[in-house]
Amino acid sequence: MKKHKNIMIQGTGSSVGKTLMVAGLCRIFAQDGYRTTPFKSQNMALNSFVDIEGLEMSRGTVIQAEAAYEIPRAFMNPILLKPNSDNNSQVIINGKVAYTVDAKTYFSNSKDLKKIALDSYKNNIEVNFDIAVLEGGGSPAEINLREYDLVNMGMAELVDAPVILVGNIDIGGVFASIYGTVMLLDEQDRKRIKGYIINKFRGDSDLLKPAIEILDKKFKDEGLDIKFLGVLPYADLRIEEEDSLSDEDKRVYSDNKEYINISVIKTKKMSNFTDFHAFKQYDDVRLKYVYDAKDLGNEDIIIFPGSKNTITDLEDLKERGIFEKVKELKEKGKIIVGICGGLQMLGKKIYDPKHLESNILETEGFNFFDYETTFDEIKKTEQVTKRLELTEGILKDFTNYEVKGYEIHQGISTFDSPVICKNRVFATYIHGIFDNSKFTNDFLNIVRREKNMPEQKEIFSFNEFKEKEYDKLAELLRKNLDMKKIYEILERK
Ligand SMILES: NC(=O)CC[C@H](N)C(=O)O
Repeated sequence: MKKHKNIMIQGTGSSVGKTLMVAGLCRIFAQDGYRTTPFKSQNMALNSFVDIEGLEMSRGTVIQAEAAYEIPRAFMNPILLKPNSDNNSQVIINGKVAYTVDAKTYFSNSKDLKKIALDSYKNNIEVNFDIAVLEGGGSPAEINLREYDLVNMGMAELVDAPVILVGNIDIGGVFASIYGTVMLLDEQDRKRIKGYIINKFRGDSDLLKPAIEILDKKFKDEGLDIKFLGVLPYADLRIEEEDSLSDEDKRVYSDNKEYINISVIKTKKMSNFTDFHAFKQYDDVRLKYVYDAKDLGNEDIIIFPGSKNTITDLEDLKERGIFEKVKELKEKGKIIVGICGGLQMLGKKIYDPKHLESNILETEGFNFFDYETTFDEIKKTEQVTKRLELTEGILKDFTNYEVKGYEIHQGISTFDSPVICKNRVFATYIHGIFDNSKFTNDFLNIVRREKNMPEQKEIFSFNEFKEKEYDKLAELLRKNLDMKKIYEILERK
């Protein structure tokens, strides 16, 4: 295969497993010797990453790039929408903040946006990669929006990609949603669909055979060549899911002393909760997202995550009683951590003189540290490698540790160190800090010692852990999907 080829994964809706399907196919094609890249023209998510050039991109695309053994680059996701209030989103184009708009205005720009997506594809993807695996968004059957679409059939059309449709059987209605999606499309789009996959199945897939036969016949009767490509079982892979907390929810607390319990405070504009994915590799850690003050208190560690709107999220925490409750818990010696927006909350005050996040001018923080934060127009987006200098608090022995990660923020705080720590509270602007295995393992060891749990000597490599999970995903796909047919679709046979 010499010429550039592409294939697109679309879903019958959100959360059908498109992101992982793309990641798995990326790994398979890469394993088979093709230089492969993911591509998602437009994504809406508050979990973002910063690439080697300091450009912002979606985390979903990052895991797919990693699965393809490629360095994640913003050109793989040229448009990123980050909702910052109920109606508006910050629009990131080619990795940089372009403007903030409401949905209507956004759609009215669709011509320019299509050009941006296509240029990124032509200039970076087509010329450098053997295969591109494209990801759609939501459902292609949003027929009211077809003319503006640049992520599903609109994109497939621009780069002439064959499409595989994925349906989620776990939520029910999978055959209706596959058939309905296909039939609601206009003829030209419908013809792009070359196959379908049933995802998240629990049980004996032989039971589905009669339905698959009926669907086959129906497609044939319509003159369509849409092949059944396989049923994927529900899999418990520990790969980060960009928009979903569902996998976290399964690992609930245990009062049992053998576990370290972590509460992540869930806010409305929580961002970068992928920061906590790294905890999944520790079998003795249980992590949950907490919304109600009453659910706080029996954990070992409380974490405040990033936020796309720190001030309104903080105001909301005050209204929900979480603010007071956490202050109490701090007095009782609870370990408290703040990341980025969370860091800003733990300081004394936050100012937004230019109203970049909301119309609230200033607000009081937790006052656990005496720094203050002011929002400015310049958004810092960069990968960082920092050596820690700490003189006090639970992390005082962590001086000289090297940590890698990335920063994405508009707020500037009045202190200057990569991690700040006092007593049992620490905060940092560095996203991905827990991906630093030595840092994380030694931090968890502090808690293990306090709880008389066995310390873990072994330092896992988070990269090795992720690699294994990507391999498992590829194996699962190879086992359950008709890869021969998928290659034929790719080759346009
Ligand atoms: N990633 C974040 O948590 C960002 C925090 C805050 N909204 C800022 O821009 O400074």
